[in-house]
Amino acid sequence: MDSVLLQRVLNRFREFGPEARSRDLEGVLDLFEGASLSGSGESYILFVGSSFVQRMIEERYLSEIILVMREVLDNDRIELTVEVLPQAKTPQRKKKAKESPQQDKSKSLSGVLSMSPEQQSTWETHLSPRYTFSNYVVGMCNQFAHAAATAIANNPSNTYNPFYVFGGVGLGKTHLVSAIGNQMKSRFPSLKILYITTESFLNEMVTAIKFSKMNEFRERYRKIDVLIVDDIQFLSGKERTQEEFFYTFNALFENGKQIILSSDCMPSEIATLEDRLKSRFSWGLIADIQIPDFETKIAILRDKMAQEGLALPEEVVFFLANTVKTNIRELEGAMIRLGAWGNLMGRPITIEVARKLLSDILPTTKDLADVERILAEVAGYYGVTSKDIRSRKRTRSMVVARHMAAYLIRDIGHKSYPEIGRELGGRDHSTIIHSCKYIEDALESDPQTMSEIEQIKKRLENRS
Ligand SMILES: Nc1ncnc2c1ncn2[C@@H]1O[C@H](COP(=O)(O)OP(=O)(O)OP(=O)(O)O)[C@@H](O)[C@H]1O
Repeated sequence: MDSVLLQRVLNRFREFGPEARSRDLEGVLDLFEGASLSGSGESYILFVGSSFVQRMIEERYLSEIILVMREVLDNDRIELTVEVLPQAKTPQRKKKAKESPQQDKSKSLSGVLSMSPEQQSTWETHLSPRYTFSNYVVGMCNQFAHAAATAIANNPSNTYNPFYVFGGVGLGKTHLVSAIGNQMKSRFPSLKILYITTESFLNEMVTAIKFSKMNEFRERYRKIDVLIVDDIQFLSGKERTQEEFFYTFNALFENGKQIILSSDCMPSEIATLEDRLKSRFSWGLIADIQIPDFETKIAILRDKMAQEGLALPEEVVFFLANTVKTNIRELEGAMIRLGAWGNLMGRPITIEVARKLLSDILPTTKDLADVERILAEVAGYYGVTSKDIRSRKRTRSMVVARHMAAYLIRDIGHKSYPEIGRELGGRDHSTIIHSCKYIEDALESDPQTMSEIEQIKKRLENRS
């Protein structure tokens, strides 16, 4: 067993993995307690303590751990599987036959590039089959995006091209764009559809450069009929990848191929994205996904419980929908955690039990008060409302108030970037970093900003 390697991987994962995906770091690292790593060369096995932990890691973190291991070992071919330690195996849950979204996200073209021609003859979409329109719950928050998505799925490249869908963390962007791909795949089986995350696109490109396979890389992308790129905001600051993506985009667009992009913000809000890409991303249709309302969250929970074969009492379902404010992935994670506890302990799940088990994600009253107070004060100062700050609206006063709220929640509330992102309507941590930087820059160049901060802080002090 290689405990030194596991420690190195976890240390790197600590810096790179969950923070980058805006997840609760300590909760994630707990999963690896007692884990051990075995293997050599390019093939490793991570042994964990239970099938529940195995499934959580497989579904949520495997792709990131593989990326970290590849980086730590400087080998792009490293493969990792997760298994339950033989003595810890329990018959609680069968391993899912389907692939998880995270596994799909990790699939890489470098693997494809290195395949033999016979292996390449079957087109790999890298789509997760579990994301379909049939299990996508539609509410006010995503009605428009869903309608556009189904129109595109039924009539690719003739409807809206590119299709750009954006929304906060964990609000269903991957699900929706994958559902388009899956529907196209079943309606038009001959289409060459490719789903890829921006991170994977970057990794493929780096691998292709490293092994002098850029021609194959380009050739492969030019053959695609439908290109789905997830998390396109990660192009931010990656000049070489932006350039390559620009040529790919143009080649496909000019040949009438469908391009579908997802992001956590509008094209114009992606920091350091070249203008020519910003404008291209805005050529077709842009649709946003908003935070789900209470009823939509209930409907999603009921749907997921049916899929997972879980039964939670109605009041616990309501409690979950009330407690988890924005992120649907978190909502789902909380539901699975409660369901697993019920299965393992064979005891009923009450609200009290739920409160205890989910204490790490429940906001304390003090937290809420602090953030709400800061938001209310900032909103009042700039003549907008807290709701405006959390919304996607972009009038000048709302944008300034949003930047200032992010800065002060960090400065006074000592929250992390991902936490602030969650508080401010489910925004990605990179957007919050950008907001804080905006105020920090203004502090250096404009004395007015300092005076505004002082006035808002004074008002806060006066009220407490
Ligand atoms: N409307 C919905 N109906 C059913 N499930 C949903 C819906 N929206 C989100 N989900 C579920 O929530 C989870 C997170 O969704 P997804 O990964 O698509 O979010 P995302 O917006 O792409 O997240 P990220 O910002 O981290 O990339 C998935 O399991 C997905 O199935």
